Amino acid sequence: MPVTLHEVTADYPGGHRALHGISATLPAGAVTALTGPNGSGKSTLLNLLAGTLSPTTGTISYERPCRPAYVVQRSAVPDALPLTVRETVTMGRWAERGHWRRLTRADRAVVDDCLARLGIEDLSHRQLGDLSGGQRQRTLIAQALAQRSPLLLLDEPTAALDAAAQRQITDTLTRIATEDGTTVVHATHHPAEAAAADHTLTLAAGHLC
Ligand SMILES: Nc1ncnc2c1ncn2[C@@H]1O[C@H](COP(=O)(O)OP(=O)(O)OP(=O)(O)O)[C@@H](O)[C@H]1O
Repeated sequence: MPVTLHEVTADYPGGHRALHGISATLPAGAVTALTGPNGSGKSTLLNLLAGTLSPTTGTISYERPCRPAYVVQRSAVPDALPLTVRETVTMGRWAERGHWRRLTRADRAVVDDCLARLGIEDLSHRQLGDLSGGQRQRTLIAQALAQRSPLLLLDEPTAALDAAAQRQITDTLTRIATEDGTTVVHATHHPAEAAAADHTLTLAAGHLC
């Protein structure tokens, strides 16, 4: 599902303008990398796409109504959440099911599939807080994948990971885009990850370069 931004600006309370007149198309079935220095507006753009922030002016058009899946920056998720890997991934089904409803066999099959695709089936009974950074990040991506959203957003999914874990996640994002037709958008500071993406949008001080 392609997403189109037209002349989008975004402001924070106090009048700070974080994005200026952004126009771009994020293609379906492809990975788009958002790059740029600290404070250039990458997270702000992801928040706009996720719908947690509204543009001040301009429009964001989705081909059809959708609830994006969003893997927020690692620092925003407490390390010691008392959840197993499987419970964490299962929470991805709540978006569709509502957490007051029993999960169906189909929901459990989606969770199994997401655990397998991220290679974390063997970790399913481990506590989130006991995992390595790379294992934890794969769990959070599996949770997002379990939402079965056509739009997957990730804010620096490989921050603080070693080169092997980075590569594993980069490869996984490519597979999600090509195999599922998902529109994948991720912010990154790693040149290798940006190079592996199908498209790159580079921001500087809130402007598209
Ligand atoms: N909640 C907020 N209130 C006010 N200003 C904010 C808020 N969040 C971000 N900003 C400002 O908006 C600008 C863009 O920030 P943003 O977090 O989008 O950048 P970024 O490119 O994601 O940075 P980083 O690489 O450090 O994560 C910065 O000048 C930042 O200070």
